[in-house]
Amino acid sequence: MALLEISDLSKTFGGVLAVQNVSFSVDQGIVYSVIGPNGAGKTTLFNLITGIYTPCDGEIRLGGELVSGLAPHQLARKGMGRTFQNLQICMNMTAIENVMVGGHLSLDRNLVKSMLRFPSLRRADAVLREHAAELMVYVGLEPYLNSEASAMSYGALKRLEIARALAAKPRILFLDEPAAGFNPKETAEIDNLVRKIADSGITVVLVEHDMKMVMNISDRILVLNYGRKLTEGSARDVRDNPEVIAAYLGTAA
Ligand SMILES: Nc1ncnc2c1ncn2[C@@H]1O[C@H](COP(=O)(O)OP(=O)(O)OP(=O)(O)O)[C@@H](O)[C@H]1O
Repeated sequence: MALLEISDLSKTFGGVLAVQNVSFSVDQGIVYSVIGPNGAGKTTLFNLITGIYTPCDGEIRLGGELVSGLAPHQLARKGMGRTFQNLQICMNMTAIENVMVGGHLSLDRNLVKSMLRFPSLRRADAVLREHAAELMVYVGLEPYLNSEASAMSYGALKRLEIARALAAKPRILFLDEPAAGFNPKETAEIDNLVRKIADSGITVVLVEHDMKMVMNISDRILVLNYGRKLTEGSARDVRDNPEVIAAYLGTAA
């Protein structure tokens, strides 16, 4: 059974058919990319799956469980993590505190209660802090372990967002343009990180405009055009598909 199953998902805004009858499924532990020309419906699809928008029609199943219509925090508790196209980092906090915020989600409530009741709040804080530090090292942010978020470069902040999402222990991680604004070296580093995350068993779904990155790291690719599924397949299938080439060139196939 696929980890994520999307059936006939649709969303309209006024008269705009942003996503129309889109179906696909994502197996566990793969890198699955969603591409398409500007306005194709990629962000709307992400927002539907991660609970920011409510679908007009269709179903979303995570691990076989129907989750369409749940709020983002409920989905997060079920193992759905995400990063955003525009950074959502608290700049008045330290880097590690930002990651700890993500970790609060994953703490078992009974564990939190017992920690609060018994020795002190400090122990819960220490556990979160230690895990957050491990994640910062994992995503390549060791030099920033004692930094303020505001002192970090854009590239480092994008990694920090990934660390924060990982702190919630997701089963599936949605990355919205993880390489946006990156130079080729930074993009290659993010490639490696995404692959490492997927190889650890966490499924990665991403929207990305950098075609080189998409073709490099994706196990499967979904192509949207005018809100519809144009095709789905391996990097080679997609690259060689004349309809995809035509959609990107803005001509009829
Ligand atoms: N909140 C909204 N209200 C009205 N129309 C919207 C809204 N969000 C998206 N749309 C429209 O839905 C369509 C799909 O937009 P969407 O942002 O999902 O595409 P996209 O593939 O992510 O584009 P881009 O690559 O430019 O980010 C577009 O025609 C867009 O104008």
